[in-house]
Amino acid sequence: MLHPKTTEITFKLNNGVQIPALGLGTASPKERAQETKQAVKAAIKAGYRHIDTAWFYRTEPYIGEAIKELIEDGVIRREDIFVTSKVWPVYWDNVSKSLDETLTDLGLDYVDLYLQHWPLCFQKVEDVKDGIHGIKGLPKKGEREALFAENADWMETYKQLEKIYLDPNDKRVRAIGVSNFPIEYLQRVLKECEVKPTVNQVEIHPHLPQWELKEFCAENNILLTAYSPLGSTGAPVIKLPLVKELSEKYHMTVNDILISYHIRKGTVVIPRSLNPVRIASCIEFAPLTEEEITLLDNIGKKEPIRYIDEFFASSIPGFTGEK
Ligand SMILES: NC(=O)C1=CN([C@@H]2O[C@H](COP(=O)(O)OP(=O)(O)OC[C@H]3O[C@@H](n4cnc5c(N)ncnc54)[C@H](OP(=O)(O)O)[C@@H]3O)[C@@H](O)[C@H]2O)C=CC1
Ligand SMILES: O=C1O[C@H](CO)[C@@H](O)[C@@H]1O
Repeated sequence: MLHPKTTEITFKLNNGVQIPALGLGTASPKERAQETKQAVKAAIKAGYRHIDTAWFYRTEPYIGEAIKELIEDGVIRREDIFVTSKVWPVYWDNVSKSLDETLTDLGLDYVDLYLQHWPLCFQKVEDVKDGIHGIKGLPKKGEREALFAENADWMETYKQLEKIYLDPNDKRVRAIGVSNFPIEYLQRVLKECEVKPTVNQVEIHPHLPQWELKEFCAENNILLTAYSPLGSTGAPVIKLPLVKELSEKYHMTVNDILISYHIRKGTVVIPRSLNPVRIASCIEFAPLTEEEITLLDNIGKKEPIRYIDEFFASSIPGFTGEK
């Protein structure tokens, strides 16, 4: 049986907008940020139609250059691609400004999906030397203590996203959502807000299957996006013996197996790579069986591993802040 490439599969958000199931992650290491341009060009030429970025990654200007050249060269039109970006907790109370900075860097009039990056509020600390747009991305006291804004509520950020989305004269976002939200926080959003998030972007892979969150989101028509699907830098998840076994069975790369694992479950997935050969060689869809998916899920049900467990996130249920 013939299967589409993973780059060709789309899902529908709860507001009707279509989202490509496979996106390219762009949280490139700071010293390699400029290489993101060639990665985006390679991805789009290989058929990817979704790019995941964020104000915090410092990659938006390079993504913008890539998109501009691809449009100029007639490879794509703006409306052919789906761009996701995120507002970082330093802009918890000024989402509009953050969005404008993102759009300027990307050279775009709108993003397709705009997410609240974390349910946290950081202080704004000026930094002319190393800051993003003159602000420290991670304001800290010492090495591992984040500077949180006083008397601040992360809900304010979502309310501002909602206001932008609902304003009929504001065309800067086609859909809004959240990231790193546990069930308790989603319940609060559903209770206090008018617009349901379309997406919750969280870490998911066989070491961290997040099945309770998946169930809750499915019940509430919120799509999950799997970040760090390979376990982030070093790609530790590809080393699982079962993933290797499945790649041999299906004659596909280990990356294809891990990407297909999410898409089979109805989850968007956004692996990162700066390697153009790898980007182009990981777009096959493996029709994993229910049993194979359960076996992969069971790995993390027994022994969960969270690879992105930021020190600043310890107040969020499910995070320890130990990494
Ligand atoms: N909302 C949030 O809070 C977060 C969102 N994200 C998003 O998710 C994206 C993906 O997650 P991320 O943490 O970046 O990492 P991934 O889990 O996608 O892993 C990326 C790393 O794996 C390497 N890699 C890929 N395939 C192989 C292979 N076959 N062998 C060896 N190494 C391999 C890549 O190297 P190479 O470049 O050489 O291919 C890269 O260093 C991010 O880029 C970002 O867009 C990520 C974290 C948090
Ligand atoms: O998106 C993100 O990327 C970094 C880690 O790679 C994380 O802090 C943030 O949520």
